[in-house]
Amino acid sequence: MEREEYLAAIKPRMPEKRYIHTIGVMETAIALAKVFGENEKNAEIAAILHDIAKYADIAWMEKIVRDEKLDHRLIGWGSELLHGPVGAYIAEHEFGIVEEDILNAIRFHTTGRVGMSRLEKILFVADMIEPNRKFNGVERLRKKAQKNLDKAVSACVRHTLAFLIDTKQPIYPLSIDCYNDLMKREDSEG
Ligand SMILES: Nc1ncnc2c1ncn2[C@@H]1O[C@H](COP(=O)(O)OP(=O)(O)O)[C@@H](O)[C@H]1O
Repeated sequence: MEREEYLAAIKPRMPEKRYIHTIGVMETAIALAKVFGENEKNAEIAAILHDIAKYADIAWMEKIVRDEKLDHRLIGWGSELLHGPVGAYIAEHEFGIVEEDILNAIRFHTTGRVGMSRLEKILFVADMIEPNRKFNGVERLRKKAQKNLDKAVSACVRHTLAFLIDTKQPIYPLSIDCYNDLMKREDSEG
């Protein structure tokens, strides 16, 4: 499928604001793919589809988690945490995406995980720094992303965890595992 077909397919499934965010993620992911030598088409597809499940019915998404034997801990977390894994399911079953790397990028774009691929890192960072995002510190993350993808991932994970703690929200453990792994690596690199 071409870019315009993907965009036409996702547009009716989300509010205008989310669609504009998606375009921003797509442009940012392609730009990062150019900088870091990743496949641009894969970055484009992963970005366009990353929020495809954001507004899907929660009960339906939880059924997918049970039927597909996805991480059972996802049950009860709501769309924020379900839409990545279920988005990957939709990308595979409805859009016929077979590249595991694209599916994983969609699957883990909210939480990150231990051992992310370059494409996963690109989508994870692009989702946080796309031009429509406005929060304290986003400019610093944008600058980092131009220089060092791993450092940008680390800064994004730390930003999200700090935000969740500050706002007294529970933390789904995949991000903690991701954080621990990143910090151990940074420590051993000095
Ligand atoms: N490990 C986690 N536990 C709980 N909430 C999380 C976790 N990681 C991210 N979130 C929250 O999930 C929400 C959705 O994140 P994300 O998918 O990146 O955004 P968007 O869907 O807007 O692209 C954000 O509010 C973020 O803070």
